[in-house]
Amino acid sequence: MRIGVLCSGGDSPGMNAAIRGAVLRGVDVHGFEMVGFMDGWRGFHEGDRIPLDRAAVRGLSPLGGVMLGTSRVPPFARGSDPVEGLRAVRDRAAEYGLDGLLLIGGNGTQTVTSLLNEGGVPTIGLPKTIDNDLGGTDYTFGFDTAVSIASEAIDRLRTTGESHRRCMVLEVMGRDAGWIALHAGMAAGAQVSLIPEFPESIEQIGEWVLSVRDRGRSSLVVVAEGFRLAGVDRAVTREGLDGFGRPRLGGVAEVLAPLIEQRTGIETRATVLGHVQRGGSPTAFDRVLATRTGIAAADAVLAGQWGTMAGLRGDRIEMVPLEEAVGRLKTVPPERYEEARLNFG
Ligand SMILES: Nc1ncnc2c1ncn2[C@@H]1O[C@H](COP(=O)(O)OP(=O)(O)OP(=O)(O)O)[C@@H](O)[C@H]1O
Ligand SMILES: O=P(O)(O)OC[C@H]1O[C@](O)(CO)[C@@H](O)[C@@H]1O
Ligand SMILES: [Mg+2]
Repeated sequence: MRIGVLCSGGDSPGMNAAIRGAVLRGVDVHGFEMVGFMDGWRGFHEGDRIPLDRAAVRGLSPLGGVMLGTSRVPPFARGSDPVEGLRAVRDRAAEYGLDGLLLIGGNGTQTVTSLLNEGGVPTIGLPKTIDNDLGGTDYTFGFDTAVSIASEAIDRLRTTGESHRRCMVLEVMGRDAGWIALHAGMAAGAQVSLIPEFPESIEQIGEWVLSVRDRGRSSLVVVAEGFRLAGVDRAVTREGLDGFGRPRLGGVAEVLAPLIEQRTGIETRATVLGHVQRGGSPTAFDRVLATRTGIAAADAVLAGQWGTMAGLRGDRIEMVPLEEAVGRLKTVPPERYEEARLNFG
């Protein structure tokens, strides 16, 4: 069997380990021939590909980033008729002699995985995203690493904040789902964690910050980039669009900091963590999850379980139908926010 591998969306620590897991199982155990496409759909469209064998994946597990590269280049030409777009991918896959494709990506990518499978290109999904917003899996690899980096950033901001009696605001990623802010905030004891799912008013945020000051402490506010103040209908954006044509988020911490300062009279500083939380070596948890995901995907190819995604369910990797994974964004449920909110202020 000849299997293609392609990454799409933002990179996520653990992608290399996933490729290694799939190749070690797929090539060495099941006897597949595997080929990797460079920079996501760009490599597929342009025929830029490399053989994936044991030598190609040597030593990959601890490495951040992804050796194949990733991008938000679309699978179908922009504005193309969907049926035409699908046919073009099917024809290309046949030209490359592929029996199937492994697609490593988040919710956007897995939507494509599902569209392709329904359109006659056999596919299997490997879920990755630091955002952890994909259904059909308990956690996506990359999330644990991002949370660890964000928690460390909170710990560091706390010491300088306490020294100057300042309120520190840390902005983390999370476009539609606040998982990183929620987990990092809980891990590092932030006094306020603001997430896209649950808008809060500036009056309420000010009250929390003042009550922390009244206890003789300095506040650490963690905010997800997609958070909106109550009554505001759009997230704060930067100039320009991402590769998928969506507004680039970012800057909410810089908007909040002067508002908090004005409201409380407490000197406030903003920090935007940005792509630091996607870079560098994956945590041991992410390496293990990613490796097991890759192994499960290779086994699923052998078993002909096309149209599925290798999801984590408890401590098992199970092949879940793609529709289950992409039907709905996995956002923070009210009970998880309530749990965190108990500690605010
Ligand atoms: N409904 C869709 N139809 C066609 N192409 C899509 C669709 N959704 C996503 N894509 C393509 O898949 C790419 C990856 O999706 P997206 O940018 O949302 O990242 P992702 O896979 O969700 O990963 P992450 O959120 O971690 O960056 C997009 O840039 C786009 O080219
Ligand atoms: O790499 P880019 O295009 O700046 O993307 C940033 C986005 O990617 C993610 O890291 C993953 O989807 C989001 O949290 C963030 O909004
Ligand atoms: Mg996504």
